[in-house]
Amino acid sequence: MQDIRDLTSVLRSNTPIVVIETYEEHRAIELLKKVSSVLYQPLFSWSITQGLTRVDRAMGVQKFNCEPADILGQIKSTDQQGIYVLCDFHPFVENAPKNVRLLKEIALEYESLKHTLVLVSHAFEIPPEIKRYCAHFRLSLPNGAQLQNLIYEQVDKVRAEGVMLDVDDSAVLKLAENLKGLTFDDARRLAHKAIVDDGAITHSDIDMVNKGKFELLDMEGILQFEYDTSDFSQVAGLHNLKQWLKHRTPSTCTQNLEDQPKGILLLGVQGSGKSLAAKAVAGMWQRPLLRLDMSALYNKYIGETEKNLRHALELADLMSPCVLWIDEIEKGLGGGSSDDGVSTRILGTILTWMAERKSQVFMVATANDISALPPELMRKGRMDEIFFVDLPDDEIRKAIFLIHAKRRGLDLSKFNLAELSNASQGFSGAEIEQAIISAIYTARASELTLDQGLLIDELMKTRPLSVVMREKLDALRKWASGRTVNAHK
Ligand SMILES: Nc1ncnc2c1ncn2[C@@H]1O[C@H](COP(=O)(O)OP(=O)(O)OP(=O)(O)O)[C@@H](O)[C@H]1O
Repeated sequence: MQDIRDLTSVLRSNTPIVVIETYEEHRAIELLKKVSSVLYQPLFSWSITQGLTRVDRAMGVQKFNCEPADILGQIKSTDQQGIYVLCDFHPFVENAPKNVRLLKEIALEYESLKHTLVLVSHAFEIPPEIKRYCAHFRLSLPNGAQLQNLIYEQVDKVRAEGVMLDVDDSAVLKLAENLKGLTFDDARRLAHKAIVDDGAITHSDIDMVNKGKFELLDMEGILQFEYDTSDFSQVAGLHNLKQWLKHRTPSTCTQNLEDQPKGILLLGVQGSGKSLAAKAVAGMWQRPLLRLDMSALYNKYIGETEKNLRHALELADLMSPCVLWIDEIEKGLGGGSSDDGVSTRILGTILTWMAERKSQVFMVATANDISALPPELMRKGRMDEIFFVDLPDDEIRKAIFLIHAKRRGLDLSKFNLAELSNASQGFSGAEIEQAIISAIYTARASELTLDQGLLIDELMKTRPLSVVMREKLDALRKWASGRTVNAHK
């Protein structure tokens, strides 16, 4: 109903050209039929294959010439007032000055002709010559209640075919929530798939629906859907961070969007587990994890960095509730004077989005290098908290050994953990993991059983980053002290 009212008022406002960007052409035409009857205007539709036909009532097909320039010429010269829908006309305005000129002439003569052109395409780049005569109209997306109805309609449909279905109503509610942001058609398709895949609607469908939704929405491939979230039981240390997140678990949180946790920055040396922690946040809160790689953002389409970022943030909003992990955020923001101000504008876009967003997107930004981070990002109130992930202490190193040995089927109960921990002082989690992997290979190659000695040998051979980059680490620690919260304790 709202769409009919809104589109009617756009057409009543004497706009010569209306652009509707949608994949739901059928829905757009149905909507226009209703609007044309409210306005007592005939409705015509054109496509390159069908030519021009009258669609508001059964008049028999009136075929005219299919060619784009001819059809515009005919619309311009006819005194048959009406709404003319041009489906998929977008390719015919690219490098086509004659068509653009004809569109402009129809628009310029609107007062006498009273023809409204409606351009319906999945995407339409409006040529600058006609921009000021155009209005954009967006078809509304289904709301939560409509999505629930749509899922139950699919359930009824499948049941009508004689199929027995298990339907968990709480899963339907969650599914409807996760389908938000999709069109009716896409939501219907995904709901149907969720039902027929396993003959039931349960909470196990949510993951598939999230992935499907992401694939439908992510046309540019700038964000990545991380299939591999983690569990905090696989993360040693980071006790403070875990506690902080636990207290803010969404279901126990206040429903007020303003008070929702917005985001954290994890600062620390390479391999200290920042990425692992970002994955574990998504696992802990059972939310989809989207990863924005700052360097890919710059490289993907040169010169389109800001547009890409805006697209990525819009997509994250549509995927809400979700966790948005901005990996190596400093890579996109530390450009200095050589990047024509792109990094400043990128920072502005991120800060504006952070301040204005209404969606439940929790941002986890990770960074190794504070010298490249702009002070505006670190200012109090921007992030909910800035955590410093230092190298693991004695106890945490022991826990890291246990986690990574267990993951590879190794039993360390007969090993001297204290000695292993001692020999790995100054190691990051990643370096400990790497030493375990290398020791396993060495043992296999020499047909030996992995023992304490082999593991110690491997640790001795490693020159950890804390040694190689001592000054950098000292500077990072000095900076972090007093400004950040220790993620471990
Ligand atoms: N605290 C930890 N507990 C368990 N494993 C860890 C821990 N820290 C690091 N690791 C192991 O090291 C691997 C690499 O760590 P991760 O990629 O999370 O570090 P990072 O801080 O994000 O590094 P970078 O800045 O280089 O991306 C992890 O996948 C994990 O296997």
